[in-house]
Amino acid sequence: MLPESPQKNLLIETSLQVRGIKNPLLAVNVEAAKDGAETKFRIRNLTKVSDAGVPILNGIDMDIPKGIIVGIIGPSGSGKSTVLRALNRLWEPPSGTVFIDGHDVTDLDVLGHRRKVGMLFQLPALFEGTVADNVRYGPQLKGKKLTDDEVYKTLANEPEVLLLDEPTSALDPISTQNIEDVLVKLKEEQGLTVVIVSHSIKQIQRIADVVCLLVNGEIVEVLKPGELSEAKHPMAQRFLELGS
Ligand SMILES: Nc1ncnc2c1ncn2[C@@H]1O[C@H](COP(=O)(O)OP(=O)(O)OP(=O)(O)O)[C@@H](O)[C@H]1O
Repeated sequence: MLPESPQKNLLIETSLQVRGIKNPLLAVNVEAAKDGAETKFRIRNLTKVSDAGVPILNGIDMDIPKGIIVGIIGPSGSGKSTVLRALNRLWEPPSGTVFIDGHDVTDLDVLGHRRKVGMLFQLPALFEGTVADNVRYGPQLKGKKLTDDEVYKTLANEPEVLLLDEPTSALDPISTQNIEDVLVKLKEEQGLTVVIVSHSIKQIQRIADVVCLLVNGEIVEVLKPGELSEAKHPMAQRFLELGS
């Protein structure tokens, strides 16, 4: 953790929206991994309605600075995965809502974008062992043995952003710790930007620089991991009280 310093603070802004009432922007200072880090993702009024007309995302506004780990937590069905999927266009967001490095993601080549913004899902199919062991597993099935350098490159050099959807929920504590260590190291050494959805509040507290609480398709709180007990939204409070 870096010492408090105005130069190292970055502004994350999100709008609080309560049932159609747009509240003033909530500004949260985030200790960033680097001085002067730029915004990696800008999300503006990201909205999704299901085919049946049910609201899924209700106007998400968020700036994600480069080189930090953002944790997204919230109840089941609150829209966490949908936000992640919008970031690498597994769900195509409306144009003008998601920007990477200042570019509307929908204007970019989708495959190039996904190389830059990697997505890792829950890793239940993986086995105990190091992250490197797990990265080697897929290519090994196809008869390709990755060297240590190639493994590191796969993990460290290719994506600029890693999106993680419950990556460790089926893993033992040692594998979980390995993954958390790698994420923090990649952030610190490579400036990797990470957005992680997790049901484990403790995990988020261990690795995230900032935590977004999503309830009913709305970001209701943006807090530092050490300040989660200060959440004011009733559903967020309940979720945090009951969570582990
Ligand atoms: N393509 C779709 N069509 C209809 N409904 C959808 C679609 N995608 C997601 N939903 C619904 O949107 C809501 C949000 O889903 P999402 O998977 O993003 O939530 P989540 O917060 O990640 O949930 P969980 O913690 O259970 O994984 C859910 O009610 C889900 O059923």
